Amino acid sequence: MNKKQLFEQIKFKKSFLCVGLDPVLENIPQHLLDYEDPIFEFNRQIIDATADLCVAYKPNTAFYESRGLKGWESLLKTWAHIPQNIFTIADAKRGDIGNTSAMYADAFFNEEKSGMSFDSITVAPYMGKDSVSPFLKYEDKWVILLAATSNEGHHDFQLLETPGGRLYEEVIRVSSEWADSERMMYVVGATRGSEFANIRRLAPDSFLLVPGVGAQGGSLADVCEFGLNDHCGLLVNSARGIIYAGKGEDFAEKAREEALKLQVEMEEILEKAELI
Ligand SMILES: O=C(O)c1cc(=O)[nH]c(=O)n1[C@@H]1O[C@H](COP(=O)(O)O)[C@@H](O)[C@H]1O
Repeated sequence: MNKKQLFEQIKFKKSFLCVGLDPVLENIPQHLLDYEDPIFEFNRQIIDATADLCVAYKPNTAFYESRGLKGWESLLKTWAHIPQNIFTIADAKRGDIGNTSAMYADAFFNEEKSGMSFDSITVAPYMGKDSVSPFLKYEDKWVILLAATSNEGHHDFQLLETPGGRLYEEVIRVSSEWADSERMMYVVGATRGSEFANIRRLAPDSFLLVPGVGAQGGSLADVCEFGLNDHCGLLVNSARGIIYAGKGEDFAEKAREEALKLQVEMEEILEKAELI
């Protein structure tokens, strides 16, 4: 999916919601354990209940890799179940020397080899250009580079002063020479509200993947105040806040209710910004 198509979907659904699919076997409703693949069944019902309210799904691969072969199978089936017109993010946070990154790119982008072809992958920028460029060889795919993350530890490196500014600012500035806003997005945590104005100065046209609303306490209003651009430019993710809204047999309905609350808020924001 390209940038124009993504914005079309945002306008059509009046939503820039990304639902995080981060299921833990111990936390899903226990009646699902009767299914052959409880994790897939959980995701399937969440997807079916929320697909008209969101424009993206983001399975974090850790939640699948941790279950070995069974987990990869659940991930594969989940990817295959997501409707074609919804943007898919493999939240795998990869990045290594070039030939290794090329294998990671195959793992998530090359359906012939791996059985999966996500629209995008999250990548760590620490190893530099040659660790990121193999992902950009797939012409219709996106790299989502970690820039200003939502976690406490972002202080350790991202805020370090360099001759070109803070380290996360350098990540955005330098990487924007590797690919333009048609191919590269940045991760900016919702908990980094005060930094959105600065980030928009550095990346005015880029889409930002914004995790951290819901369970991590980030505010959608704060994110949008400075984060919106003329094509929305935001994909706001919530995982636990949506997928664990209910614990019983009606968990998918409860998830829909939480997703709907965010979608309604997003619709108001898009209307106010005259984007729809
Ligand atoms: O790359 C990410 O998606 C990510 C970056 C970041 O800075 N913070 C962050 O929480 N995430 C991911 O976003 C999701 C947040 O989940 P919830 O806190 O449950 O909504 C998890 O999959 C995290 O791994």
